[in-house]
Amino acid sequence: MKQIGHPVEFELPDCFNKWKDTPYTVIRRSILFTQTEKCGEGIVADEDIKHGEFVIEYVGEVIDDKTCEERLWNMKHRGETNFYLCEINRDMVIDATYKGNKSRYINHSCCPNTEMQKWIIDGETRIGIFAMRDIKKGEHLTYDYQYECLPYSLPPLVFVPLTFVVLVQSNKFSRFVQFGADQDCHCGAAGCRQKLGVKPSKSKMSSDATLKLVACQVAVSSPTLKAVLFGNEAAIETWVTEYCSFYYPSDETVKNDTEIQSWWSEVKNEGHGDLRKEPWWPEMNTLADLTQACTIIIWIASAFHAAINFGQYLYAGYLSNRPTVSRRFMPKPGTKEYDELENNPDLAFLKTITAQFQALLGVSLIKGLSRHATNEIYLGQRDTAEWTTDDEPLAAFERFGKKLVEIGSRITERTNDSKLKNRVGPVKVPYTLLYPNTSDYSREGGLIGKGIPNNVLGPDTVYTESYKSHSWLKIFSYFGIIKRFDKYSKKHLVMFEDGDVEFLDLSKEDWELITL
Ligand SMILES: C[S@@+](CC[C@H](N)C(=O)[O-])C[C@H]1O[C@@H](n2cnc3c(N)ncnc32)[C@H](O)[C@@H]1O
Ligand SMILES: [Fe+2]
Repeated sequence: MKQIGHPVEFELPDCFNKWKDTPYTVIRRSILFTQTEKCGEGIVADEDIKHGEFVIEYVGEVIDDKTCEERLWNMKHRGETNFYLCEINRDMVIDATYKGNKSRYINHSCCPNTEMQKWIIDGETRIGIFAMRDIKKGEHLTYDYQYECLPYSLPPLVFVPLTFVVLVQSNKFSRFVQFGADQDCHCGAAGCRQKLGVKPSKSKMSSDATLKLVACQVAVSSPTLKAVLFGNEAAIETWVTEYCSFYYPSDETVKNDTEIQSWWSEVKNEGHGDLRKEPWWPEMNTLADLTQACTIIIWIASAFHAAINFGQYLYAGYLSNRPTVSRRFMPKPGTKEYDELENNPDLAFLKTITAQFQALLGVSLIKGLSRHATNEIYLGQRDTAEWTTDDEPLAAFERFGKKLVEIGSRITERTNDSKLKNRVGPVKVPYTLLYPNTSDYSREGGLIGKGIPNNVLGPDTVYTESYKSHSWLKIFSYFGIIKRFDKYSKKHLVMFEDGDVEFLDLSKEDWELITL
């Protein structure tokens, strides 16, 4: 008879029964049990596994939160120290204590070589374990028990044995639960967080993995975005590639460019100092590295920002549609809130309505954030015609502008297409957020709800009263450089020679502009 803690392999919970004979058991990688020094039993790879490959599915009984809590208490009373419960969303836990497969023996590491990915397959949530890097035969397999994984929207090849319908799910988490977050971690990784229950401080996804994920998710629902990002119409990527290859004709020129190298080192070591030792950082050794990094940065600072920022007021500015304090749970019997609901339901209801001041604050904030600057420079535009005199980049930039105008026309066409019911149906919400607005030089600004500005800050914050950022100033007897202008406080951020940084109201200071 099997003992508790040594479940029957491949005994699948009911919801997975129909997958029992599917090829996923065949395609999974070969893995073996092993005894570890400090973490009990563990799993090692029995063959080389490539980055991104599916290793095994995390299976077990699917139980709800209440059962999970009861089981945890029982295990605590029995003095168990090994826990096998993976919470996949608010009321769904996969418990591999009594039924499961080898995946239950995979230990935690703060610097893991596999990760859990959440998939919605034919309406069922399932957890796959995938290699995060190349793994050699004999290596211990580990994943981060506290990793909050984003659900995946597009299937990686190895995990698509059947006609899967994969849906995008909201940003829910999945993580390991166990009793006492203070169990010591013996993973031995350089950046070990010391306790099994401690969450990583930041998302562990690289910016390019995040980008791809977000891009894939949005592209599924937005053919327009797909047009901007992928295929021969990857406008930003094409422009960046043409521009960079003019100034950096070979990989060597990128590798030997001290400015690029020190910029990349700053991005990695200072900008993301906490993640600088992560294995996924791209090197900056080739032209392809450079164009990839620049494409991602430009995409995030321009189109991605536009798509999520400028529609906030239009979509969420009317607080009755998005009341800020209404998100309260139904009170549980026996609580003060429940008594109130029973005795004075009107008052309980009124308490969910956003107060005047809070509503005003919310609307003002959203309105401020959603405004386009009056001197906004859109993607594909330049503030001055003299930005370069080099013919090839000028021609490439023109092609980029034309492509953006074409994309704009397609967005308008789709908005007017009566066959597309979400655009012209009863609600009539034309999609304009990714309309690049490249041909618009009216400098209209305000809550126009369309247009992809060149950068996140906008020219209002970068320039002021013709003093460009990076102008040198002499303030009293100190020298400083303008870093930027904050349009709300009307103050300039000035960095002094000794590295001190201060927001100053220049109308109140004694200063002179230094021309270099
Ligand atoms: C899913 S099980 C992993 C298999 C387990 N080692 C076994 O022998 O059954 C999770 C349990 O393994 C132990 N464990 C896993 N990773 C560990 C780590 N990095 N440090 C200490 N204990 C760990 C903890 O007791 C945890 O509750
Ligand atoms: Fe650790």
